[in-house]
Amino acid sequence: MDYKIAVIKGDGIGPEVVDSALEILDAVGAKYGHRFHYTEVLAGGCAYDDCENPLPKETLDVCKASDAVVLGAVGGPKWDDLPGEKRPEAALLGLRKELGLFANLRPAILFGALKDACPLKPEIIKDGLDICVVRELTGGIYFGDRGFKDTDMGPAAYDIEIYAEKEVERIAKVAFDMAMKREKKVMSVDKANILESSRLWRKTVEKVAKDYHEVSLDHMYVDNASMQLIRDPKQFDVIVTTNMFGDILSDEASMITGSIGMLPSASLGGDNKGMYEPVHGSAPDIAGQGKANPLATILSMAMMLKYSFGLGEESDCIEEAVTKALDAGYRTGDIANEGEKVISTAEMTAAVKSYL
Ligand SMILES: NC(=O)C1=CN([C@@H]2O[C@H](COP(=O)(O)OP(=O)(O)OC[C@H]3O[C@@H](n4cnc5c(N)ncnc54)[C@H](O)[C@@H]3O)[C@@H](O)[C@H]2O)C=CC1
Ligand SMILES: CC(C)CC(=O)C(=O)O
Ligand SMILES: [Mg+2]
Repeated sequence: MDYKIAVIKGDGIGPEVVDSALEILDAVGAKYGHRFHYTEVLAGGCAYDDCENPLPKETLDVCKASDAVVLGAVGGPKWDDLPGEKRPEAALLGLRKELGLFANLRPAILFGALKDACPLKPEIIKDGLDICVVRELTGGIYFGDRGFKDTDMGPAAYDIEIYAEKEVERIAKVAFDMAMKREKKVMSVDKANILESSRLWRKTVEKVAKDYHEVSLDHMYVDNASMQLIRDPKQFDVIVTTNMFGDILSDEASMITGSIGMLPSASLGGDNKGMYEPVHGSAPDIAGQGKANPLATILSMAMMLKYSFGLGEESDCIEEAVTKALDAGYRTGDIANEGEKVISTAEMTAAVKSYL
């Protein structure tokens, strides 16, 4: 089969990890007889540098006309002083909104070979960890009204958290459907002891739960959830939460898998088109040095093959190759323990490729 993929490499380590991921994708294509046709387009800081617009219309048009989108990461200190709508991060939010990608799946899986890279006590992780954060992606405080006003404490700025019932309903359904294929446990994370939007969130998730009798539903405040993720992560199966809480909790969850360089993601909407990107950002501190761990982006390709193209075997093939490379001891700096040999982005890519 032929597949059209829009490629947005972005900024910082984005181009490095995307190049790795496409190398793996091409190798999988060659093995199974698929052809992936890439159209590279600009978004983020590099797009701003090119045309003073972090999300050019051509980029959106190409993404809409493709079967799926691959994105590295956007942003960096070079663009930090730009006004909000010109910042690279605005391009990312624009893409998610325009493509209707309201559900962000962020699986946090501890690979057996990385138990030593996990900072948790061995008895907590002895049977592994497998959590899926289902993050609402096109609503909440990242998309609410924002601005500036004068107050009696001087000039002020505000960002509003707002959720409509239908937005909560549709993300809750994604979480319950996901739980049906897993341990049938959903933990909804909110701040309903304070926020009105969280009380609506909780009530709506309860309502959706009525259609899923086999799934157990619990609620947790976000402050407690962030503590419980470290204390006892095994209690979680599917976590469903808001845009901002999901952003924060998934970075935290990444650390119990060894590194943020390990966490892939799929952003999905109503149709099969999806956007696939690592959970991490553009990591300006290591950009251009061949130090980036490409596994999060490579594993995002496995998610793309499964969710957008329905290619289960090909997807498993990538996950198995990553497992084998880790089992064989290949480590980028972020997942290496003291004394372990550290390899480059390109060497890790070659290692995964050799096991496909
Ligand atoms: N999806 C996206 O495009 C995202 C973009 N950002 C942007 O990225 C820029 C940097 O943000 P930070 O807060 O520093 O977060 P970050 O995720 O880029 O980096 C945090 C830390 O993790 C390390 N790290 C990240 N990915 C890694 C990888 N693949 N391998 C090894 N180490 C890795 C970095 O070196 C850094 O020390 C900012 O401009 C931010 O807005 C942040 C998060 C997501
Ligand atoms: C740069 C942000 C808008 C995005 C982010 O941190 C994320 O989606 O994980
Ligand atoms: Mg984030």
